[in-house]
Amino acid sequence: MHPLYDLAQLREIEQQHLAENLMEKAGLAAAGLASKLLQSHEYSVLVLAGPGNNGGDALVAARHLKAAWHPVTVVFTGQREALPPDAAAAYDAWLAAGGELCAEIPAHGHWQLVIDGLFGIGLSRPLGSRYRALIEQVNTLGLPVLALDIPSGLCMTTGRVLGAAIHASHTLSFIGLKPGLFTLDGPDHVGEVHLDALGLDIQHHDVAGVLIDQPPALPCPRRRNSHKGSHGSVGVIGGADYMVGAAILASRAALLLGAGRVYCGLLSPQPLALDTAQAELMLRDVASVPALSSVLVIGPGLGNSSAALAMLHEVLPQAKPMVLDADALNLLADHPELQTKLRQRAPGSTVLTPHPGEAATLLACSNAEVQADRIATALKLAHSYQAIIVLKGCGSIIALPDGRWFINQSGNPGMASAGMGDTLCGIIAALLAQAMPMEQAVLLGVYLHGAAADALLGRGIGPIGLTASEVAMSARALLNAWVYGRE
Ligand SMILES: NC(=O)C1=CN([C@@H]2O[C@H](COP(=O)(O)OP(=O)(O)OC[C@H]3O[C@@H](n4cnc5c(N)ncnc54)[C@H](OP(=O)(O)O)[C@@H]3O)[C@@H](O)[C@H]2O)[C@@H](O)CC1
Ligand SMILES: Nc1ncnc2c1ncn2[C@@H]1O[C@H](COP(=O)(O)OP(=O)(O)O)[C@@H](O)[C@H]1O
Ligand SMILES: [K+]
Repeated sequence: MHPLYDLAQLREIEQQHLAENLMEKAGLAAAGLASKLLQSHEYSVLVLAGPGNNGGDALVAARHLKAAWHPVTVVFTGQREALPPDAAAAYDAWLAAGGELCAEIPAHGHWQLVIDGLFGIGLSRPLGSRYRALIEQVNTLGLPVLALDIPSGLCMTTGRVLGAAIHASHTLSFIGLKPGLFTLDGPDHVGEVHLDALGLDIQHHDVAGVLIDQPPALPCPRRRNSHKGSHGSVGVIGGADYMVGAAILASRAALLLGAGRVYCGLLSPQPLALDTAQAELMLRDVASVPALSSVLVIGPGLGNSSAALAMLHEVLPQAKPMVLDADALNLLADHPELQTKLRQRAPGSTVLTPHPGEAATLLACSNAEVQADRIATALKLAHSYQAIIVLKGCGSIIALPDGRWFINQSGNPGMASAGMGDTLCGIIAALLAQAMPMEQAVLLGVYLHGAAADALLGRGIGPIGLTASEVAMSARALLNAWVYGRE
């Protein structure tokens, strides 16, 4: 787990350490990583230095690389007189070391690496045409790119591309990690992320959020003397006509992730009597499922019929832990009286797992508005409904009603296929049924879901054609490996 910092916090940390010449440290660290990537000192480097301190970092790195005998071309896009003091000093030191500056990328250069120091955390608005063209030009060079602090053009807060953004092969982030590296378009631009704290000890400083990049708290190993009643019972309610699979997938995932019993209540008027591929599932009359279950999932394939609405009205006042997904969220958006019932539930007893479209429906805004600031959206929903929110997608956001938030780093685009969300519900519900507290179950469930897909990728399965059923099987293997320390 790594702390994530917002802009105000990073600015405050910078202010507290103004006298420590952090730019020299940042530039030296960048040159060190660049040297490793270059291997031979004969290899040449193209350095892009922008109008602010990010450009200053780049100029310091250029000086060190030149001193190590690398041929270095520097493209500088700012103006000496407008540079902040440290960057101006770096500019002067570069010239004093015999370095030269170009206004554009030379047409016939040959480089083995690009260092991107155009913009860091100071990018404050969408890039204009000149910078967009420069960035596109770099992206088409087809060279490895080391981005300083954050790939230029990427918003450090939201992971949005502000006009155009550098596609880095490596990002060396300074002081602390930024949320924009890990959600929305961040992961497509950052490459391999490295962190250099520049020698600062900022452990005592407030953090904005947390990156989940390893398994969070795990359940305890099972007692030898346990029985199916010891591991809870998950009830899944959904599966209206033509959407039966969604509820089955959630139910199967709950079973594979260790729920003692799984009851599946299908709203379809012609419900299955048996899941032949998973005969352990107990398919029951939907009305009987809530009373049989210690944890409920409601939503996968639920539809928006009056029966679906009535079920939601019935279950929301029940005290058991609950996962609301898919159509349950759409019904919630349409029915204020359901929202009231949701808000009356005990704190920490509900998780909502919207994808961006469902979040937009809940907030009566557009998908683009949700994605423009995923963290703010998730926090808004968590506060409004007093529930844990999982805003799914690349870099899922987990937001808590008390204002804390997390970004999940696991997962891959193989998961962009129907059924994955249903599997996630089942995984979280199974962990809840096995007595994990809500917050832990959600964090572990979301990380495990993505890590299971990553493990499949590691074995050559996907991303093309990865299925939710495979992810559930893989999650079972992974959870057992983590809890029982197996390879
Ligand atoms: N300070 C420290 O202690 C340390 C800082 N460090 C490094 O500094 C970086 C932050 O530096 P920074 O604050 O100078 O911002 P930076 O990212 O270089 O950009 C600002 C410049 O860009 C401009 N600009 C913005 N948007 C634009 C646009 N769309 N289109 C065009 N121009 C635009 C903006 O101009 P203005 O908005 O004023 O017009 C200004 O000139 C940080 O990421 C890290 O790398 C490290 O050395 C560690 C210690
Ligand atoms: N590109 C991606 N990177 C990481 N995770 C992804 C990606 N695309 C989808 N996922 C994950 O897969 C799941 C998809 O859920 P959802 O959109 O509800 O699909 P459905 O319910 O149709 O299966 C979510 O957990 C989401 O975070
Ligand atoms: K940069």
